[in-house]
Amino acid sequence: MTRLEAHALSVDLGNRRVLDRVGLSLVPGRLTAIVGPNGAGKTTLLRALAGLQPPGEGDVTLDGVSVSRMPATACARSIAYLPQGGGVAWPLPVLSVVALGRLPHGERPEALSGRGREAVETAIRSVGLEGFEGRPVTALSGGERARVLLARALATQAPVLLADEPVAALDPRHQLIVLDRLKALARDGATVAVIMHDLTLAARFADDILFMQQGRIAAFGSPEEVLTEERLASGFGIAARVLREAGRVVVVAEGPLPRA
Ligand SMILES: Nc1ncnc2c1ncn2[C@@H]1O[C@H](COP(=O)(O)OP(=O)(O)OP(=O)(O)O)[C@@H](O)[C@H]1O
Repeated sequence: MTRLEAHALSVDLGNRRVLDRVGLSLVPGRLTAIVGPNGAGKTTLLRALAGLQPPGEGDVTLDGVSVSRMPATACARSIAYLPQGGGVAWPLPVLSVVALGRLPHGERPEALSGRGREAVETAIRSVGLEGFEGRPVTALSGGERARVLLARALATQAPVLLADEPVAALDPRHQLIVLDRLKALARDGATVAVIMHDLTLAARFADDILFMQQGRIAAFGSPEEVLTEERLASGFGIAARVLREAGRVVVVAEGPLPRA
């Protein structure tokens, strides 16, 4: 079991309360999509869950152990974190960047174990980057680079994966490939949480949707429960139609509502 929990978690940045007494439990086997308007606190929540943002109040625990008390390498082995729009400044080959995902296991990119090499190769395949291994990451497109960084997170083989907008820069085919992979990871027992802005994709792949608004959890539940026309109006300030197509939730955004 790898249960990642936030207990009355609050974070202040500058003089602002960005997370306000957030309580949640992410459990193995489920993919949770975190949605909400810009500035709602999604990235801050994900960073706090990964142990990268110290809580002002409250705590984050992994199987009951406070992540702030875990040694950094143990935390990195247990929780893979993909930052939003991450870049790589050096012209390292794709293979070396993905192999950095093995560092928490004490495996250096130039001296991978058999298991480490297999994890790196599987990660590269799972994001459709076969043939890119020798290319410098600085000479890739934005979407290709985003897939390299996701592969690095996958290569860690951590039981928890937290990804901040992993498909935002990807074309539709690679969005589906990557989300299928993340869903399969969850089905295999990982705890997966992903920040997304595409609500139709979120509804299609997520088991649970966590809707954040102004530093709080406005709703948590199945896509059908959470993605209602009323909540899209109050949460995003948009008029939207929520359709059911072949058993799936499809969100059609019609336009912004006038500010109340
Ligand atoms: N270092 C900082 N100092 C002060 N305020 C910050 C800092 N970082 C973020 N904030 C503020 O905290 C709030 C939450 O930011 P966060 O990045 O968590 O939002 P988000 O929901 O991920 O947004 P987006 O959808 O735009 O990525 C925002 O209002 C932001 O302006």
